[in-house]
Amino acid sequence: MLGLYKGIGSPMMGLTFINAIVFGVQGNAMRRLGEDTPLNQFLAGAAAGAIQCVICCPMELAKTRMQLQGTGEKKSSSRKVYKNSLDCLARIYQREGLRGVNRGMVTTLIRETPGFGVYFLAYDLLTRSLGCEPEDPYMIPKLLFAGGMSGIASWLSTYPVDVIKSRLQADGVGGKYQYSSIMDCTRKSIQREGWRVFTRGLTSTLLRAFPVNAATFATVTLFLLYVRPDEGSKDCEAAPASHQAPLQQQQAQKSSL
Ligand SMILES: NC(=[NH2+])NCCC[C@H](N)C(=O)O
Repeated sequence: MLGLYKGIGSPMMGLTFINAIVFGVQGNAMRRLGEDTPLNQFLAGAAAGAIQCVICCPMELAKTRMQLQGTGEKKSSSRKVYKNSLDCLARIYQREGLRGVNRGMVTTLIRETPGFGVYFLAYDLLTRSLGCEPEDPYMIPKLLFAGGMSGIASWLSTYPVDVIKSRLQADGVGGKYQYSSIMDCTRKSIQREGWRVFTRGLTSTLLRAFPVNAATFATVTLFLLYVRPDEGSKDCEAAPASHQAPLQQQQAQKSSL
C-alpha cells in the first residue's frame, strides 16, 4: 500500500512554492497588463506557468525517479539508491550537474506555459458565466466546480506533452537510455504504441485534477475575498465597455481572482 505513495515527498515540498509563485505571478501580471480580458487572463497564466517550471521540472524529475526506483532491469539499479526526493536531486546533480537536474525542462515549459494559460482562462470564463458573487449562496460549490473543470481543461490541453516529458525524465532508470531527443522520444513512442500512447494515464490524471484544482482555486478565491473585501476580488479594471468586444461585454462582471 505504501508503494502508492512513493515519491510523494517531492510534490509535497514543491507544490507550496509552486502555487505561491503561480498565483503571485498571475496576479501581478494581470495588474501590469491592466485590462481584464480573456487574452490577458491567458497571457498572465502562461507567464506564471513558464516561471514555475524552475521548481516544477526538478520536482517532477525527483518524483518520477523515486517512483521508478527499484524497477530497473539491471540488478545494480534495482536496490534503493535514493533516501528521499532531496537526496535524489542531490545525487542527480553530483552525477549529471544542472543539466541532469533540469532534464525534461523544455517539455515542461511546452506543457506548462499554454497549460496554465488555459487553466486561468477557463477559470475566469467559468466563474463569470456561473456568476460567482460573494452574496451568492451557491458561490462555494460554483467555485469548486469551476476550479475542478479548469484543472481538467488545463491537463487535457497539453496532456500529450506530459507523456513525452515523463518518458524523458524516466529515461536512463535501470541504466539504459532509449531517447536522444524530444522528437526521438515522440517518434519511438508512436511507432511502438500508436497514437493512443498520448492518452496513457489520462484517466488517473483527470481524476486527480478535479479535486486538487477545485480545492486550490476555491481556497485562493475565498482567501482573496477575505483579505480584500472592499476590492471584491478584482485585480484590475475590466476593459472599458466602449472598447469591449461582444464576449468581453458579457464579462463586465468581476474576475474571481
Ligand atoms: N500542466 C498543467 N495542466 N498545469 C495546470 C494545473 C496545475 C495544477 N497545480 C495541477 O497540478 O493540476
